[in-house]
Amino acid sequence: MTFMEETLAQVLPIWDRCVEAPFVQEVKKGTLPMEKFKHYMIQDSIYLKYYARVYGKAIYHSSTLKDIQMFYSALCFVTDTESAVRLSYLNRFGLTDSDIEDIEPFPENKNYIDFMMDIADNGDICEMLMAVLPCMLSYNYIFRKIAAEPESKGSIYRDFIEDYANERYVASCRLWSDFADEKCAALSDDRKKKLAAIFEKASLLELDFWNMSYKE
Ligand SMILES: Cc1ncc(CN)c(N)n1
Repeated sequence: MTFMEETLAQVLPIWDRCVEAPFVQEVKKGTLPMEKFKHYMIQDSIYLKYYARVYGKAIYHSSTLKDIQMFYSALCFVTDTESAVRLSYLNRFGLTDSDIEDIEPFPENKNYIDFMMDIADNGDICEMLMAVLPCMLSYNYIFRKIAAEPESKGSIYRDFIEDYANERYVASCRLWSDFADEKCAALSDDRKKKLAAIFEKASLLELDFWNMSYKE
């Protein structure tokens, strides 16, 4: 098994809990009240700004052009591709990214942001990778499962589901897992253990984010 295969196997039970989270289940059925989705989108917009900053830090600390290009491509994805559906929802709610600037993150969101920023400040490239990858890969895992269920076909949130379930996103996730394997393959077992723990912690923070979004 590769490092990423082992690490993914360790977090799948957490990601399955994300699939079962009431917020995700109601998105699937299209029964989630739009007001809850609005709060999620606002909190997610705050989160994604910090998420993008971690990539900025990773670019700064990259020593090869290939690494810079990889992190840059992910940064573009977050700020352009992923932003398209998010911005269309914000627009429907009468909001723009500028309106988000003055809104405070909820505590669970702040925890996740603090965790990422701490690793961006003090960690190396591999640690940064482990902190950001569950965000990308867990959404793919969750929404591939959701998109495959017949109940999701008529969901009013179908565009959102598709954004994370489409083949292009699947291909990017595969590329990113391979990249992480490349970067981490030669590390000692102790280092790998520490990296897997960061990946697991980020996955738990993802679960908290889903539960927060339902609660608020
Ligand atoms: C909190 C969170 N996690 C993951 C994703 C998917 N990139 C997201 N938009 N927001």
